[in-house]
Amino acid sequence: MTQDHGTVAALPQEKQPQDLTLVFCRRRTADGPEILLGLKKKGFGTGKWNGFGGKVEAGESIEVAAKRELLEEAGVTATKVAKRGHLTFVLDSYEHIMKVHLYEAVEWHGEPTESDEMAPRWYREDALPFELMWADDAHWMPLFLAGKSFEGEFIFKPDSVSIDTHWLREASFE
Ligand SMILES: Nc1[nH]c(=O)nc2c1ncn2[C@H]1C[C@H](O)[C@@H](COP(=O)(O)OP(=O)(O)OP(=O)(O)O)O1
Repeated sequence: MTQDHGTVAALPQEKQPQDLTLVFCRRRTADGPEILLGLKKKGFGTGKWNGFGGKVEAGESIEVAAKRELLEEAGVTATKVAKRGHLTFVLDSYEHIMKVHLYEAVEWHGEPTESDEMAPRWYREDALPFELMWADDAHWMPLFLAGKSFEGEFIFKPDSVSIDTHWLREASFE
């Protein structure tokens, strides 16, 4: 079910979401475009394939946090990133609310390297393992891969796995 209104925006200050980042690197190959995913080895979302990211630290800009997490988790240095979206995830009946800022690494260097948090692997963009990713990814990743920018909100069921309600729309971050 899709609903187009901002539930989280109406929450009191103490319930406002925590900022997190998520960065994706892409490359062109003879077999077509590929995107870098990492298998989360510990913490929130263990066992899922995802981009690289984490919590924004106090006093840190979101963009700096995005680059830092990519380097810490995948050994990749992004010299230029582009904001492509922000998504709010609501879990545990509003006890756990995250605002995840999504970036594409536009210029980057370094060989992706396994860290204690993530095991990186390139995936063909037409063969992503959605069954092993967060359920919301199948909704917004087609927009991301098409070069679009977007915002949305996903409210998870009590199982923290399947989506109860969501909205998603294209947006501009120029
Ligand atoms: N529903 C969801 N869909 C998605 O695609 N990414 C999500 C998501 N919910 C969270 N994420 C991302 C945001 C962030 O990059 C990551 C979780 O952040 P962290 O790696 O900081 O979590 P941890 O519990 O491992 O925290 P640390 O103890 O700080 O390492 O998962």
